[in-house]
This record gives sequence, C-alpha cells and structure tokens, in this order.
Amino acid sequence: MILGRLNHVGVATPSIDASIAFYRDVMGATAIGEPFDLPTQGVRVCFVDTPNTQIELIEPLGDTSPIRAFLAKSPAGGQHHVCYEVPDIHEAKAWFEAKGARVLGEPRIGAHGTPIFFVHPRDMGGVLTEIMETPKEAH
Ligand SMILES: CC[C@@H](C(=O)O)C(=O)SCCNC(=O)CCNC(=O)[C@H](O)C(C)(C)COP(=O)(O)OP(=O)(O)OC[C@H]1O[C@@H](n2cnc3c(N)ncnc32)[C@H](O)[C@@H]1OP(=O)(O)O
Ligand SMILES: [Co+2]
Repeated sequence: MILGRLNHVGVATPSIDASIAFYRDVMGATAIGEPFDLPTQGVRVCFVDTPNTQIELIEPLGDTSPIRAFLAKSPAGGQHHVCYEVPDIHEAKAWFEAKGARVLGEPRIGAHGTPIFFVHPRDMGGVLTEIMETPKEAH
C-alpha cells in the first residue's frame, strides 16, 4: 500500500455552530461549508477548507455517537482523528490487518461519498486513523 495525501483532520466539538464561528472569526477561514447530518456515522459534519487540506468539524448526532466518549473526556472538544487517502480501500484494509493493526469494522461510505474505515489508535501510535478511498474525480 502507498499512503496518499492527508485528506482531513477531524476535530470533535460539542457545538458545530460555535466552532464555525471560531474558524471564521479567529482562524480567518473563508471557505466553510454548510453543516449536514450523517446519521450512518452518528455525527453532524462541517468542512472547513484550507489551501492544502480540510478540517472536519464533527458534533455528536444521536445517543450512540462514536464521539460521545471522546467528548466526555474532553468536553471542550479537540483533535479527534486524521484521514489519509488510498487508491483502493480493500487493499488498504488487508495491509493494516496484515500489520496486526485493528481495523474497526467494515468499510462504509464516509462524508466524501467514498468508502472509509478507522484503525484503532492504540495500534497507530495513539492517533485514531481514518483511511479513505480517493474520490474518482481526484485521480
Ligand atoms: C464524518 C464521517 C466520517 C468521515 O467520513 O470523515 C468520520 O470521520 S466519523 C468520526 C467519528 N467516528 C469514529 O470515530 C469511528 C471510529 N471510532 C471508534 O470506533 C471509537 O471511537 C474508538 C476509537 C474505538 C474508541 O472507542 P471508545 O468507546 O471511545 O473507547 P475508549 O474511550 O475506551 O477508548 C479506548 C482507547 O482509545 C483511546 N482513544 C479513544 N478515542 C481516541 C481518539 N480519538 N484519539 C486517540 N485516542 C483515542 C482512549 O483514550 C483509550 O485509550 P486508553 O486510555 O489507553 O485505554
Ligand atoms: Co473523518
């Protein structure tokens, strides 16, 4: 497997609206998308574009949201995961499994409309790592 570009940095927040105001007013971000719900992932999402990557703001959606435990430990929010692109999601899953890293579930469609999976932070130097298949139009 060849590791691709950094697609986004996930930032968990208790309030996406407050985080949008922060990125606009303090960070000077000018390209901020519209927030949208992603019930299949248990999060509400908003992308902040920077020249070379994106910040993915994520707010819990529903009682079983996977970011509730993280926010319980860090109520103000914080950096939650990093996401790298790969050309083939199934090849990447087999690669990490062969390395003994715990892949969390089967590939599923993420916020960019392509398949993603997560690798457990304990097997990734303490960093929750999202692997995402590169969108076709980006090839
Ligand atoms: C918007 C959609 C999508 C996209 O397309 O981009 C997304 O990004 S969705 C983002 C949210 N979804 C997920 O995070 C799914 C994958 N995550 C999980 O399965 C779980 O969150 C987890 C990583 C398995 C952790 O589960 P949890 O129930 O929270 O377990 P613990 O609290 O017990 O944590 C176990 C262990 O892991 C450490 N940890 C937890 N979260 C993180 C983190 N974000 N970064 C680094 N380390 C993390 C936690 O501290 C525990 O460590 P120890 O204390 O050493 O036991
Ligand atoms: Co993400």
